[in-house]
Amino acid sequence: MDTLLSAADSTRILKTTKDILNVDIFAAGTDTTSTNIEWAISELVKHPRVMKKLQQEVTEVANGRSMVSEDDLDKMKYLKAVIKETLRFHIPLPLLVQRESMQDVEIMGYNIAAGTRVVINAWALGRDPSLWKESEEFRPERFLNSSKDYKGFDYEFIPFGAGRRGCPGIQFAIAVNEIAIANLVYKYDLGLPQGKGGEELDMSEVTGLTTHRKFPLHLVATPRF
Ligand code: HEM
Repeated sequence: MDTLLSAADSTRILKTTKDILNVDIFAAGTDTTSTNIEWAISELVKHPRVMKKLQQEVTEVANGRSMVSEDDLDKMKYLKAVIKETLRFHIPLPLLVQRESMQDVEIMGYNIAAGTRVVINAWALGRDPSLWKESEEFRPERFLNSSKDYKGFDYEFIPFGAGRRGCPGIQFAIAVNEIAIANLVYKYDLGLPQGKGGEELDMSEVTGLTTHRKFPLHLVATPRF
């Protein structure tokens, strides 16, 4: 016999589902985004040449205004390349969400039985020297004049995953990160404390669900204007 839920139970279930969704989206959208910004700034401090080139681009586009605006971002090709290179080199979510094979398949000599859970190591794809020249170098230029994108069609570069369960927050994440990084480097010169050079910055990673810096990033921010 069908059981009808009371109005109070239905409301409670709907509220719980909404809470779970909110928590999921909050968790999926905050740690990943802040990790990407922290690694981007770390690499910029580590590579003054890249920082200088980015500051030049941002300063030129912002053209004396007090802040970089969203409308400016499309003109910042190097900024986009810096973010892509950061996502390749320091992928926030190194292992994608597990998939379950729906049927027996053979891929590149591996037999995968129906029901097997498969984990994609997107970190390894981004560092594979057979897929990327000088894969252990932070070089945003590799993404200039390249159609390679993170939207899930170039399988060597899938920081947001791919397919139906790929990240639904890509556009939001990229917009937030572009505006945050552009404004940080536009408004401040960033350097290590006690006048240390960027080459001294320890770039060790801690493995986990998201790939964080092993040591917190402590910087001195000097206003540029
Ligand atoms: C730099 C920032 C971000 C990165 C690198 C990232 C990366 C990812 C990855 C790798 C997945 C798993 C995709 C797969 O297995 O194919 C994922 C899933 C997801 N992401 Fe993001 N994400 C970011 C930001 C965001 C933001 C800002 C939101 C929401 C506002 C968000 C919401 C989600 C949700 C809800 C899922 C689960 C999708 C599903 O299971 O169908 N993410 N993300």
